[in-house]
Amino acid sequence: MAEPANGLVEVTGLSKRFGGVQAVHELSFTAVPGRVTGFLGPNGSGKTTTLAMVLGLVRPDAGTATIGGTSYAELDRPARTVGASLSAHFHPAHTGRAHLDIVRRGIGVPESVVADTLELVGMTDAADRKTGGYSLGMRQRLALAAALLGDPQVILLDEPINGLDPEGIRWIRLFLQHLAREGKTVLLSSHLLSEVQQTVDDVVVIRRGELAYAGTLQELQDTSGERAVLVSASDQPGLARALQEAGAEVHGVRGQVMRVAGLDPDAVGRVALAAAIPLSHLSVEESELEQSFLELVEGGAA
Ligand SMILES: Nc1ncnc2c1ncn2[C@@H]1O[C@H](COP(=O)(O)OP(=O)(O)OP(=O)(O)O)[C@@H](O)[C@H]1O
Repeated sequence: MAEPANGLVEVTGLSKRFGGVQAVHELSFTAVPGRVTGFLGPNGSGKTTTLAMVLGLVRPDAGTATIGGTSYAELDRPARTVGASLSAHFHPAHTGRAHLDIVRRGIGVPESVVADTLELVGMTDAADRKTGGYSLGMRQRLALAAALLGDPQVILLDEPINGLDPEGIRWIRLFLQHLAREGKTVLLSSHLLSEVQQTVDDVVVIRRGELAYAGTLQELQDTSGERAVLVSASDQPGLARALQEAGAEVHGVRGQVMRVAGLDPDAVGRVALAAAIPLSHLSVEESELEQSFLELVEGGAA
């Protein structure tokens, strides 16, 4: 038994076959402390199987998965080191509080931690209702609470954002980023890059159980080509002229939103300010990044 040296999650050459299905094949990647890592791939690409191997729930055919250099099975106090949620399903007749109480007994943390953790995930008011009546967002929060009970250094979450409403997505994004800023390792899976794009620092993409990409989100964005700026203004023709004079290519002047290529969002804002034209919308087009993600998972270049 060992204490992990740190919260580094390291997957090396991991493979798993179920009958005729090669679920994971020679997969290697890391998730580092202090960052949120998105583990991305389409349905059936091997994400859950990989997380289950990191947690010692599925035995790999080959390769290793370690936390701070130690395999899960050899961790001294596993639930204090790694908190995980592989599904947001609970006994429907148990209340949220009862569910957390069972988990906390299993991992040996004091009773008071349950109320604190319910508060942390915003579930105090719903804690004494049966989980069978919970919305998906409430179930996701309860699953997160269960993962956090042991105050672990590493948090592994399978599809924690799936099905959340915009408010829930914003909440979990800020929450997970806060955990990372505290120095924790956060690894979350998703089948949609767009779903986690604003949450993650690093990205690991798998395709049919194999690594398709590992790097920072920024690097993936940089290789995805230039992203156009989308902008609306009270005087679109006037703004379009000013942007063109600043060297930009402008499309859709008569539409609701103009698409501006060749300038970054800061520069577009400065041009509008200099031209004294108020903006009603300014955003960065995201389709290029989603497109390169789709190419990665559909078999494009790694
Ligand atoms: N216990 C099992 N027995 C047989 N096949 C399995 C088992 N677990 C997973 N598989 C298969 O392995 C492949 C990878 O599944 P896995 O659940 O790991 O993918 P995933 O990326 O998590 O997908 P999803 O997002 O749909 O959950 C799939 O083809 C799946 O059917």
